[in-house]
Amino acid sequence: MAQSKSFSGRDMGIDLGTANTLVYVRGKGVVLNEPSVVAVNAEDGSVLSVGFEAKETIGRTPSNIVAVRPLRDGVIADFEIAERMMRHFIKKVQGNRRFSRPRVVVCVPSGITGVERRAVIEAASQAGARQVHLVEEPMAAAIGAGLPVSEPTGCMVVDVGGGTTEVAVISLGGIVTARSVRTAGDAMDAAITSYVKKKFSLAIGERTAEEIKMSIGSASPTGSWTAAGLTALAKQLEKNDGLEDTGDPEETQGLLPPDRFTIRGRDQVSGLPKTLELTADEIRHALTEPVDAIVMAVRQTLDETPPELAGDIMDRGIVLTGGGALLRGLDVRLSRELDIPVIIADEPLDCVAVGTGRCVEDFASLKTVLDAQPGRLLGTGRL
Ligand SMILES: Nc1ncnc2c1ncn2[C@@H]1O[C@H](COP(=O)(O)OP(=O)(O)OP(=O)(O)O)[C@@H](O)[C@H]1O
Repeated sequence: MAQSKSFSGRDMGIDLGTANTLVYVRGKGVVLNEPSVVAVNAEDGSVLSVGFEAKETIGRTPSNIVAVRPLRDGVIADFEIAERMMRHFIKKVQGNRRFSRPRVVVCVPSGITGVERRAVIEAASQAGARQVHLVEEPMAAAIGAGLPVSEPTGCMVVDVGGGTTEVAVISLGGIVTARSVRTAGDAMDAAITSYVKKKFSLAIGERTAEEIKMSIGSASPTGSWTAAGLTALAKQLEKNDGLEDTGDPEETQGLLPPDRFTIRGRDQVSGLPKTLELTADEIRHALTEPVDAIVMAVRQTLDETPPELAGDIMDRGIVLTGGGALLRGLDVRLSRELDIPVIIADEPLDCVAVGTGRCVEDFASLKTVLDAQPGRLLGTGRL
């Protein structure tokens, strides 16, 4: 994972995600990748920490400190905090050497409204940008995944992020059909929390739900692990003492995925701490609703795709990007239900940031993909 480094005042691309914010600096690549979380002092509104440091505080803060996620469902939910978070990240990548205000390309979900677009532009300007351009998330994801977006053939990208799943068919540098649904990684975490609460009367935090999803969550019993998925898993299990990470990638790859996960939470009846073991089968069952919603969004977008482009997609396959692409078996499930090959992009978590970065690097040639106005979006909202 890229660490933050200083650079000398240059243009940048920002993947302002619900879960993570990535900053790409022209000529440098992805230089910052941190959780989109801000810890705020509730009494005076001052920002105490941002990113990794703030994420650590989620669920553990004293009452006067609130951990805020300024983006929800892929859009800015708390404008002021989003602006301060962006300002912090821009400053962090600039280090002490500050030059002219940078030109910034910000990636936004394809389903956001005009008001939301203006809010992003305003927040980036307030955060120090000289000029702000927007690129739609599926377009950035497709560029970052290396798809030939400018060619006259159809390609389909499905970006499963934290707040939104973006499905788009792209040809000749434009989005032909697209769908943005507010069901993605966060909805999966919420489905796990609600299952554990209903079935075992156990209250768990959002970080625990995410760990369960990454460790034993799946969309199909026959899904295999990707290298990135295994690395994420090893990290999580190391934290949970379920696996000793030796640091040897081959050893990690040779591991059989676990099918059980032990959690601790608060019993809602007795109010006391309780420990229990969850199985992969029950978590797959718990994830049925969000996974079905994602499959449905892809199916509906395919149904609306012009036949020639649909033919191209049948040949080339669908490309999965975003952190949700690492949910074990999502590729298998989509491929089985739609009868189309599904490929997980290399480094799916970085595709949107890398694609946004390409727009910064090749500003002149990719200018046409920027600042597209919504108009051909098929549907938005929660399915
Ligand atoms: N190994 C994994 N298995 C399942 N889900 C994962 C895995 N790794 C990351 N995720 C999920 O991916 C999501 C984050 O993905 P990503 O960083 O692409 O989203 P984002 O860009 O922040 O969100 P959005 O695009 O909605 O604004 C989180 O919900 C996270 O839990």
